[in-house]
Amino acid sequence: MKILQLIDVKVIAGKQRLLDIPEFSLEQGDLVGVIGPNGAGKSTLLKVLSFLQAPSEGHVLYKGEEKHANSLELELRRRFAVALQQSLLFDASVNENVGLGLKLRKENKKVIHEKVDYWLKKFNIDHLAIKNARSLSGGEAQRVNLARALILEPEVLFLDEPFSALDFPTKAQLIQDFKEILHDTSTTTFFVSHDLLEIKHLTKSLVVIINGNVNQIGDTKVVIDQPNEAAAPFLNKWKELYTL
Ligand SMILES: Nc1ncnc2c1ncn2[C@@H]1O[C@H](COP(=O)(O)OP(=O)(O)OP(=O)(O)O)[C@@H](O)[C@H]1O
Repeated sequence: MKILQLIDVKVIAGKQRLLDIPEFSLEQGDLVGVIGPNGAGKSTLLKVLSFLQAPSEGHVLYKGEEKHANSLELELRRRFAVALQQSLLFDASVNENVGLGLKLRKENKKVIHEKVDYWLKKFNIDHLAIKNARSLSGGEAQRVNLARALILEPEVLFLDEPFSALDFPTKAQLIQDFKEILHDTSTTTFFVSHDLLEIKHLTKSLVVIINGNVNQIGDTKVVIDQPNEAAAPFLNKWKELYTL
């Protein structure tokens, strides 16, 4: 089932066309990676698809019905969670940070407590529960950030470079843990990344964006192994790097 769909979407800023997408769909259960050079339009696509930004032209559909970023019902907005590169944790304990979304939804205290406990364990950060979130390392903070998004049991999880600030061993461990979590929860995920290694480990399908256009789309392994002419220079650079 199509959860989200873009039809004839364009994002234009001044004379620049940042995004031009005739059709794009996110199906239930998809684990989609989005890769492309700097400034290609990856984050813009994420913002339009998650209703954080209205397109200049075109239609954004939720389960076949057109919806608008500027007048989206709160109930619908709450079905989407977004985690960005900067974890933006607030000055309170890890417990409070992870439970905040549920508190705002007026969830019962006991339920919040149980769910926070569950997600801290899932992300292996239960030992940090009472620590101030602002005093965490980058890797710890990103685990809190992801737990904070997943505790809301979103219908779609949007991730914009959530691992890019982490050192390699921290990143590798978190990707492994996160992969298991996504597998267990079957959360529909839209994942913007610069890193082919992350994409390879975490996604089932891959979208290559170049100059605001969807240049290639398909099974992740197939796109990486057989990039088309326009995607090849970009993807092959990564492949060279990984075979060093
Ligand atoms: N509000 C805006 N006004 C004008 N230009 C913008 C605006 N937001 C983004 N851009 C431009 O749109 C283009 C696409 O930006 P976007 O952030 O979507 O790219 P990206 O693929 O995510 O890039 P990166 O990999 O560097 O994060 C860039 O050229 C950027 O400078």
